Amino acid sequence: MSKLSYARYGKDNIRLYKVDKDEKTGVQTVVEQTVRILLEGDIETSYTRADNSVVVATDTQKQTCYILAKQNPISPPESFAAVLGTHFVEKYPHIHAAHVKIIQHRWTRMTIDGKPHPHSFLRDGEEIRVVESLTTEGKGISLRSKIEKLLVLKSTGSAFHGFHRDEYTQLGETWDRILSTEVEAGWQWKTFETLAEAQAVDFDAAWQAARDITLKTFATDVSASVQATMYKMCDQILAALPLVEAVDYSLPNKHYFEIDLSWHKGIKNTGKDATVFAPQSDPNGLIQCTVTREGPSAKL
Ligand SMILES: O=c1[nH]c(=O)c2[nH]c(=O)[nH]c2[nH]1
Repeated sequence: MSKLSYARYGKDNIRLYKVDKDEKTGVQTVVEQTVRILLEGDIETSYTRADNSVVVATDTQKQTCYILAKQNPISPPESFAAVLGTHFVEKYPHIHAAHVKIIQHRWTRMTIDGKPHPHSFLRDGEEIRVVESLTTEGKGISLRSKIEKLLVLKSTGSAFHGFHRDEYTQLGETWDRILSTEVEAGWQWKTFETLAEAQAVDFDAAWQAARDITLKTFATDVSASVQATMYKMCDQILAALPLVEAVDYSLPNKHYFEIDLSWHKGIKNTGKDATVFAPQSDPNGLIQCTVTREGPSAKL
């Protein structure tokens, strides 16, 4: 005897582009996303008995995504994820939960001759804005917003000393090092009971605040370690966003090694004389944390 213990299905990699045209000013605004929809519910028989009557085809899910994108704003992505999830759970009585993931790609307006261009954009980096949502029948909407692939580096203002030492330790202490990471930061919102409640939130302002705090703290903190700097980021984001219950970071420590060049005519390239470094692709440190609030969680 066997038992189906996990079943979700849906459409992944739905690529979506929407343009908003302001007829008065001629200014156009574009959004590009990659959407994943996964549904859960009374769908076991489609696996165990080839019963397709319970299957909302993944093609239907894709078509729905396009239609809802036409009928609703798709930005902020948190709001569109909530629209999509709510649709599937409300439309189909046997679908009880919808997982929606949206990746929003960067299209940043070009500045031409010092002025924002009305309809031209550039991909200024691989950074993405991500939303992971779960809409559950009778249990509301869970949203997690993320920044991913935001590559940063500071050439000084970072130290690492005082760490545990034993017979396995080779690393020297440093009071001045290069610090570089690819930021993956997430913030979990309180559960929204209704779509309207979720849509009342200014998710764009929250994303901007989280990003600004990340960059400002990275740049200005005299870093004792990745751990200490990321905790400061989490703490400030929780303070800035009252509806957020938890903030998490996952930061690779992308190492830059000093190169000893003394073998060549005694060139000084270590310690305070180090200017040429060898960037390392692997292995890398990986430092993670989640920070939550003490006391009761935020209420709308
Ligand atoms: O900020 C750091 N945290 C660590 O835990 C660590 N470990 C290491 O080798 N270098 C660093 N740097």
